[in-house]
Amino acid sequence: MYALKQFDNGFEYLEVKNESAYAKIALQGAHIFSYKVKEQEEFLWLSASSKFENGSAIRGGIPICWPRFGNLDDTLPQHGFVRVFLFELEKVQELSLEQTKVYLRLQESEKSRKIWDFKFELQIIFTITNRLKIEMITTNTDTKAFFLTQAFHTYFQVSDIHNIIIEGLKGKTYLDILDNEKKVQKENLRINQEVDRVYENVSNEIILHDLKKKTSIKSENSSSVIIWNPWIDKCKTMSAMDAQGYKKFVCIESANAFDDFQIIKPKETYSLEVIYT
Ligand SMILES: O=P(O)(O)OC[C@H]1O[C@@H](O)[C@H](O)[C@@H](O)[C@@H]1O
Repeated sequence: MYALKQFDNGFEYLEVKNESAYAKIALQGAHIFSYKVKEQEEFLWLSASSKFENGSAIRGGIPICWPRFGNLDDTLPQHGFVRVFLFELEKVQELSLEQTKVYLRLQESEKSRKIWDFKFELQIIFTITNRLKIEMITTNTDTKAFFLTQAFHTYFQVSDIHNIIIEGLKGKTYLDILDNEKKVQKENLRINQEVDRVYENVSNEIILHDLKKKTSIKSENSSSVIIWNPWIDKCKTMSAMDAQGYKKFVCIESANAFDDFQIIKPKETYSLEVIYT
């Protein structure tokens, strides 16, 4: 079953229910903000103070960062512009009782060309079953090549930030955004302070351990992973963020970021994919 719904202010989202899972996907930003496998807890963290309003980005869930990750390009907003653009719901396929596929699409418009002067098509495809698969498919429909960095900025809900261990990054080099230095990850990662890092050459599986729960993160066509938690002080200053929010989430972002940028030539398509189990 699925239904297009809206909040009182007209903010639209798609609700999907099947025998395996339940999900809510906002048309703004092709932003999934709830995903729950049957008999399991909510998978995504969502800030209680996040507004569902056209024009403001949702804090939590899985923001789509496109055509930029981060703020290195001062001609574009941080994490690109599509977080606040309305996607078109192309189609929904109920493939079986347990599996639903949702296709959302954004094409260039006068509004997007004022921000970023390229013609493109961006398709976000969600496969909702007892695992969550998301594809981010970029097509260059212009006559000139463009530079692309992008990410699934996933906020995983955790029991408590002190309980988690992130496995799969040991031995990897990362850029520490907090002091702009390159470092090497010596152990599996635990978080007990502000963390903002871009790990390089990661194409292996990442596992998020939270007490007895294990979440597997597998991506295709991505070799960069961002780990982010704003911790106490930054949390207080961020928009739509609960002051105590940092305790309840970690962002593990499958990306093409920093040195893992892509050049997309005219007529070329590039597909970034992630599967959470
Ligand atoms: O507040 P935003 O734009 O959603 O960004 C949140 C964070 O996103 C992370 O991906 C970045 O590495 C951080 O530097 C940034 O603070």
